[in-house]
Amino acid sequence: MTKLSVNINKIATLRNSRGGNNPDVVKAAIDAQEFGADGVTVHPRPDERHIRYADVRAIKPVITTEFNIEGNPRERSFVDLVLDVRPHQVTLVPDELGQLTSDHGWDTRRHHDYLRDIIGVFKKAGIRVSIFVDPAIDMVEGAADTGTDRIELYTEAYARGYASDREAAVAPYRAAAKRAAELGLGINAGHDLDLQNLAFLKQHLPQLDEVSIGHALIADALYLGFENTIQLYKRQLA
Ligand SMILES: CC(=O)[C@@H](O)[C@H](O)COP(=O)(O)O
Ligand SMILES: NCC(=O)COP(=O)(O)O
Repeated sequence: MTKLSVNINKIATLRNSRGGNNPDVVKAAIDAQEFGADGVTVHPRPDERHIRYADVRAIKPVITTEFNIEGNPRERSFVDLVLDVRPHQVTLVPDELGQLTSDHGWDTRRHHDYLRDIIGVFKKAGIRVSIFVDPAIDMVEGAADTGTDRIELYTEAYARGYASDREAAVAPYRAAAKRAAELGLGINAGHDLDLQNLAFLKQHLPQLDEVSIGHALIADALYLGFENTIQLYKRQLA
């Protein structure tokens, strides 16, 4: 079964746009789980453009499924937050300050020693580690050498190519997932997944443990309702 972790970054974006606490991200986390999400994902960035560090601490006590915190461990404050909150999973993403959004995976060869060491810190704390990688065999093999529990395949290229040639778009992901499974890595996927492209990815990646979806899901929920939308996304994974 492939789990759906709902990323609620963009609910925090709406809240922050006016100040105050509407919409309430803690309520959103509670409701997402009640509506069928298998997990909640947040990505607290150093500029706190959406999810704030305080939100992460407030959400942890209401988690009844799985909590996944994404971020760049080069930020010491991020490492301290994760070790203090102790989510089920931390997903390490190599985002630089000022990026509009996540747009690349780790170079697992070039940063092998750094990743191996920081992954060891989180694993020693009993936190499952996933690292964000592009669908490249060499990067997947490099990830296995770091001791990570899982990889998260960065699916923006798949989403971009899906409409014009979905077979070509999914091919690198199918190969990367096959190699990851051979190496004993868990397989997550995320970024720009939506109601149009999710089922085809799942069909071609039978090993997929979890998808984390935020932007498109929250946008869909504006028209279709939060509960209905979560159910629609879950149906794509059945
Ligand atoms: C790592 C990834 O691809 C996304 O989870 C990321 O969290 C999106 O960040 P924004 O919501 O800030 O675009
Ligand atoms: N790791 C991907 C994620 O959490 C959400 O990405 P997106 O659906 O907002 O593009």
